[in-house]
Amino acid sequence: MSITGTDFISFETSQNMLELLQVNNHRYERVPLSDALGRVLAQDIVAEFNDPQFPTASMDGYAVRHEDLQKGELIVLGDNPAGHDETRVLSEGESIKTFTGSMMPAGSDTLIQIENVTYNNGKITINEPVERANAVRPVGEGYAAGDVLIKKGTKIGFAEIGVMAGLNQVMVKVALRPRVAVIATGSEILDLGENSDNLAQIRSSNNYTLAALFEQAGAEVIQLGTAPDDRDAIMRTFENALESADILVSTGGVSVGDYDFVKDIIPRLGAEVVYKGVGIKPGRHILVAQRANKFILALPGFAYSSTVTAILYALPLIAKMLGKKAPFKTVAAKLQEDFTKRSRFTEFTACNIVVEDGEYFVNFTGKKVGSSAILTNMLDNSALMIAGEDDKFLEAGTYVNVILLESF
Ligand SMILES: Nc1nc2c(c(=O)[nH]1)N[C@H]1C(S)=C(S)[C@@H](COP(=O)(O)OP(=O)(O)OC[C@H]3O[C@@H](n4cnc5c(N)ncnc54)[C@H](O)[C@@H]3O)O[C@H]1N2
Ligand code: MOO
Repeated sequence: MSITGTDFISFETSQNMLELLQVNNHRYERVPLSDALGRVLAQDIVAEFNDPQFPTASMDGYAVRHEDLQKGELIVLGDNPAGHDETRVLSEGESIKTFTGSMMPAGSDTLIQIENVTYNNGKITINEPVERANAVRPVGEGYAAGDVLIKKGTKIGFAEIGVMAGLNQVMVKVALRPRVAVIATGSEILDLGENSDNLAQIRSSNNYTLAALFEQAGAEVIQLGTAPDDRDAIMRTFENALESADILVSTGGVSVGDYDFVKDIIPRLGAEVVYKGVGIKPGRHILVAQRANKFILALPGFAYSSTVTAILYALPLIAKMLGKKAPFKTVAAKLQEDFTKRSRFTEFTACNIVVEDGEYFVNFTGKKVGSSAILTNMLDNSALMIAGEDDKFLEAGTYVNVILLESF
């Protein structure tokens, strides 16, 4: 594999190779349900009982035997409030006042709601009959004992929390968050709040963009800030970071400049280069390396390039470590305007996604064409349009693949 940056493997090959990497993905911890939001399940959630466990009233009214409704009048035996362990058994001509959420008494099969009867002196008169089984939730209406309700690998959201609470899942087995160390390299970059002493210095956005991205994707981030282009200092920082991190992500210093040291340091760390250089725009200088079960992703310095390559290469590793099926969602969408590809590579272009009548559409309104430095193109819920290596001019109306970025 070339280290010169002139030979590039295809995007597809790079993704397949990434997919084949063996990662640590069996690490888990148990957390209280209230701390589980946003974590990834490391167990299937299986119902241990039926929901509901007994026929349950879904309205306030009277539990009756359906065939008795034609009698026109029924005796009321008493009340059966929600939570009451009802043991009375209905006989012919009897009813029990039963409330929403109450267990239906044995012998009853139908709930006639209050609005359909008149109560008088221990009896109800049926003003408007109802169908058999009216307002009764049958056993197992929601789920049956043994049903797998939530699969291992699912990211826990509000619905998962609610369903697990319903199952009395006090502690939840979740995947350990992969630890991802982030460092931005470059002598021209200034960390947040750092004083500037000349106009050639620029503020570092990469380490913050990537930290936010990885946190959103479920990782625990170790923020290492910025480091100047000093070979030995970078080497020491990388070595330290690899002690605790599962993935080390750096930006800058991977192209061909005299001060682009990152690519030289990787072999000296005893890491094996999986690949260096992929036929993608932006990000063609990306370097992926492995040392035992740890990974190093050296991403280009440009703000847009580092963000796109982090999405394409770091998120799949994080997802694999978490046991998640996919790192992001890709959809087919129709171009609303013509698109001209600018390179011979697979291109990733920030775009807007519009949903109309259930179909996804893509346009580039407000997006600037320029260098790989333009991070503002990713604002406003941007998505990433993929134009394949063989694509050139894509006419409006063409279907393209788009990576959605609003949730991971
Ligand atoms: N002669 C060549 N020059 C360049 C090539 C090439 O093939 N031959 N490739 C270009 C491409 S493509 C890219 S991408 C960049 C990648 O270079 P590096 O990864 O070495 O990145 P730097 O040179 O350090 O920085 C590039 C650019 O990004 C700015 N930057 C750096 N770090 C940050 C940060 N943390 N936050 C925001 N912006 C950052 C930096 O100031 C530079 O403007 O190389 C091209 N050159
Ligand atoms: O490889 Mo660079 O990220 O296109 O500007």
